[in-house]
Amino acid sequence: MSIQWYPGHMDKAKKKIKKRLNLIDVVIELLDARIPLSSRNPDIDEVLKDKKRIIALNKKDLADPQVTKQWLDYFSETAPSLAINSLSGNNVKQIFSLADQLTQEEQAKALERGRKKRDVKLMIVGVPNVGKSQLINQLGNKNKTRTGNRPGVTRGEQWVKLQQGFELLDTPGVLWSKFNDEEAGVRLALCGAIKEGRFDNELLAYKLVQILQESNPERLKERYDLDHLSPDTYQLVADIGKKRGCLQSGGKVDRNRVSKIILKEFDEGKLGRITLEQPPVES
Ligand SMILES: Nc1nc2c(ncn2[C@@H]2O[C@H](COP(=O)(O)OP(=O)(O)OP(=O)(O)O)[C@@H](O)[C@H]2O)c(=O)[nH]1
Repeated sequence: MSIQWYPGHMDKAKKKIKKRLNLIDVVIELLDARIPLSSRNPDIDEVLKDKKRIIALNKKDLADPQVTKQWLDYFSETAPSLAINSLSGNNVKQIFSLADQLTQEEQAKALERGRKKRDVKLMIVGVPNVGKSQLINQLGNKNKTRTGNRPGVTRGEQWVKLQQGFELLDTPGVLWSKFNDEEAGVRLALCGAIKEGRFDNELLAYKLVQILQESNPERLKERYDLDHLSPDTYQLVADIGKKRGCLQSGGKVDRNRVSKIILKEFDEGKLGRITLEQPPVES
């Protein structure tokens, strides 16, 4: 199934990012550690060109740590990469050291020419719900010290003064992911990057259970107290529904209710640390 959803405003958003780039020293490309590939905009290289970049895999607390390591190896060929948790702040400050390394050469040259060391300007880009606002808060220590009246490119944008000679544009660049197949769309929806309503909850929960049947069967059994996992996903969702008391009158399973429970538990990490995509295997 081919899904068309890349309307005009998404192209406008891309143009907006391009326009801001000449004010920026380092872009933080924020990806969801559970779906690093699907949460990536495929045009990102064309948008950022040779702009210095850090790739940050956010929500590392929700992703499988082993797979996250593999993804970091994979991305390190493109740019310095790290995994972070923007909710707790874990590893977030490491972004400063990476940005510092990336800009050292320019800073040294500027000093040689007798210029003062200037603040390194950062900007975050990423798909909806990946944690951009949360990261802005963490980097700014939740203390949004504005740098006075110096605007960004558009009205309402401001630079936030961060620690150690860094400034951050307080308006992140939103880049949507493009996807051509239903599976990638489902993964994005499971991770909250596509508005609710585009995919039906029952379909999403079904797909998630199908993935977990393959990858984490023991976790499913344990979480839902199941002695046996039905190989039939439709039946398995019903079994989970029964265990969770999601029954309608007449004893029929309320599929909508159980689906919502499964999706919420995934979102909160209660099903364990699950990565939905593996890095491509080099041939
Ligand atoms: N578990 C976990 N949740 C996170 C993390 N970072 C952000 N979140 C949650 O993810 C959700 C989205 O975070 P936001 O910071 O609003 O994401 P955003 O990219 O600014 O979202 P948009 O405004 O839709 O573009 C919120 O519920 C956050 O609490 C993280 O590292 N771990």
